[in-house]
Amino acid sequence: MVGVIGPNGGGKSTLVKALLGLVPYEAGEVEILGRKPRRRVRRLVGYVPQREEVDWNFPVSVFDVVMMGRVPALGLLRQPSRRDRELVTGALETVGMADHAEARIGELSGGQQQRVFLARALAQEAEILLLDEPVSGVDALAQHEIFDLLRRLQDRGKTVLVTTHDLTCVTERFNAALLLNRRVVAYGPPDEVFTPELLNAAYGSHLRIIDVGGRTVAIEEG
Ligand SMILES: Nc1ncnc2c1ncn2[C@@H]1O[C@H](COP(=O)(O)OP(=O)(O)OP(=O)(O)O)[C@@H](O)[C@H]1O
Repeated sequence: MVGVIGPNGGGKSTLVKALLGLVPYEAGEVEILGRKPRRRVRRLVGYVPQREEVDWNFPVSVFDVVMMGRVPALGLLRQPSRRDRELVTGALETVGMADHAEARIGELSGGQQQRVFLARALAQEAEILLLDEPVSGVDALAQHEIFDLLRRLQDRGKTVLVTTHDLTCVTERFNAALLLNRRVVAYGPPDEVFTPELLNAAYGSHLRIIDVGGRTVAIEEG
């Protein structure tokens, strides 16, 4: 579980989109599980976009949203098979949304919507899950549920990469932190990345760093 952190405009979303092949890159290379990101390999990467990138008024059911995860394997025209339906149902059960399969996506709470998009990635049989600010605008309880779910998925062998502004959460729950400001400032265990020097290098004056009982706490400002 990797938390991608850094100031506004630091390139967190851009990194995720470059990994997905949604934006071009001028330098560097993307490898997924050690391979060039051709279509077959990209299928192993599931994406949960930022909430504001989704049209929540689109009249589509939860089941149909999750079925979209099968499109890369199915193509647009082929009818879903029994296995596709089973994968969708299984993914909805994993994220605790099976009872809402027939609901419209727009009717759900923010946390539930995030879990449905996570189910879409699971139905795709993705091994790597990329989530762009999954807990922004989601209440505290739902945030816990999402992070607990991500932890369970990690225990099942998934790689989870999450962009977030919640630095405390990264120190408490993630194996690694990727500190980004246009370039990688630091990458490693959160304890090693969350030093005043490295955080200052990435955030400059936008971050107030305080020491609470020997622990570094960072508060993002503006
Ligand atoms: N390494 C980079 N090369 C070129 N453009 C970049 C790079 N990093 C960021 N940008 C540009 O900066 C802008 C903001 O980047 P992005 O939205 O990815 O930042 P972010 O860290 O996700 O910010 P926020 O926390 O506000 O969501 C984008 O227009 C993007 O094109």
